[in-house]
Amino acid sequence: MTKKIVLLPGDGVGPEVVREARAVLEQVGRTFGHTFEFSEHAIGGAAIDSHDDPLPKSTLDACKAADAVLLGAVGGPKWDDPKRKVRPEQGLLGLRRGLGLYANLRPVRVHPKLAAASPLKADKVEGVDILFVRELTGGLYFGEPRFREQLEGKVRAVDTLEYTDEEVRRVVRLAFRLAGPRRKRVTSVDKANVIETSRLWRETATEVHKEFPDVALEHQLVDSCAMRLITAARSFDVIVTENMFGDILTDEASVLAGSLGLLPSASLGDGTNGVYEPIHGSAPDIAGKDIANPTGTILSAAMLLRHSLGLTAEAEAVERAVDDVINSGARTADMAGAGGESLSTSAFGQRVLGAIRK
Ligand SMILES: NC(=O)C1=CN([C@@H]2O[C@H](COP(=O)(O)OP(=O)(O)OC[C@H]3O[C@@H](n4cnc5c(N)ncnc54)[C@H](O)[C@@H]3O)[C@@H](O)[C@H]2O)C=CC1
Ligand SMILES: CC(C)CC(=O)C(=O)O
Ligand SMILES: [Mg+2]
Repeated sequence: MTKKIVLLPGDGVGPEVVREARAVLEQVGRTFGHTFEFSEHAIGGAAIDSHDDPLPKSTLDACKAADAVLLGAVGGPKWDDPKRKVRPEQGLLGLRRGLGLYANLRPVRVHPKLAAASPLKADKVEGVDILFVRELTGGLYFGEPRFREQLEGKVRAVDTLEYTDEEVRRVVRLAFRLAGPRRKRVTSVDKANVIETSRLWRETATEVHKEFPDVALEHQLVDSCAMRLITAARSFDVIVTENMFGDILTDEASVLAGSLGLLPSASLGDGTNGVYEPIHGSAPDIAGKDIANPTGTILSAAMLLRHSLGLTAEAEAVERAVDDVINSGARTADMAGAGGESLSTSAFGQRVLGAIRK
């Protein structure tokens, strides 16, 4: 059966890395005998330019009608003026909300051949295998009210941090489920010593834990978690946390893996549809140079095959191909610390494509 995949290349390096992931998916289709129907739509800054809207209705409608969505990244200096009413990032937030994608899965694994790409000592990063489950449609990025005002001669800005117990429950429950077939250990990260929403988060996680007696639960404050990620990352299995903490901790965790460009993600809700995207942004500093690492996006395509299309063998074929290519010594510039042969984005993508086997 034909599967509909919407591509949202977005801004900066987004189109460069999505191009490679699409080529890999096409190769999977040829190798395994599937038909994937691709359609490309505008989001972010590109959509502000073309539609005056970071998430045009036509884009959201296409994503709703698709089996899965593969996204590059949004944002960049062109749209960064703080006085702008509309920003590229609103397109991505609107898409996550619009599709009800409340959980963002961000696996962080250290490839043995890339341990030296990390600025951390090899003994701190070897063997790391963490699954972050980040809440994605609540918290500070969505809370209302948010505004700026003049108050007694000062400028005052307000954001709102808000969670309901139900929002916490569903994402924590997913984290426990995902921990079952892994090492059965969930670390719930919060700032319960200071923040009310975190106290609700901790209480709710403790309550949900009763449904999963064979999985261990520990609570950790976000500040010491940030430190433990550097000093003892192997001690983590599944980490579940709220939207902004998860956003920040996963960029930090990418340093363990060796590069932000390596890490994939899956944004999931209750159905099978999902948005798959690398965890990095639009990387304006390297955009247009054919040097971005497409691995995070290619591995996101593997997650798409597994979670939205139910194609496990195909997902494994992509992951194996990436492994083989890295084992062969192929690198992009950001992985140079691990030695090997430095390739362009497109040359690296071609190597992965060539390594897809049934
Ligand atoms: N999901 C998304 O679309 C996200 C968008 N952004 C947006 O991206 C723009 C730039 O944000 P930054 O803070 O610079 O974060 P960024 O993630 O774009 O870049 C941070 C650093 O990582 C490097 N990097 C990122 N992706 C890479 C790749 N594939 N290969 C090699 N190196 C890579 C960049 O060159 C840069 O040095 C902003 O407009 C921001 O709002 C940021 C994060 C997520
Ligand atoms: C809205 C995005 C720019 C937030 C982000 O950095 C991310 O989801 O990784
Ligand atoms: Mg981020």
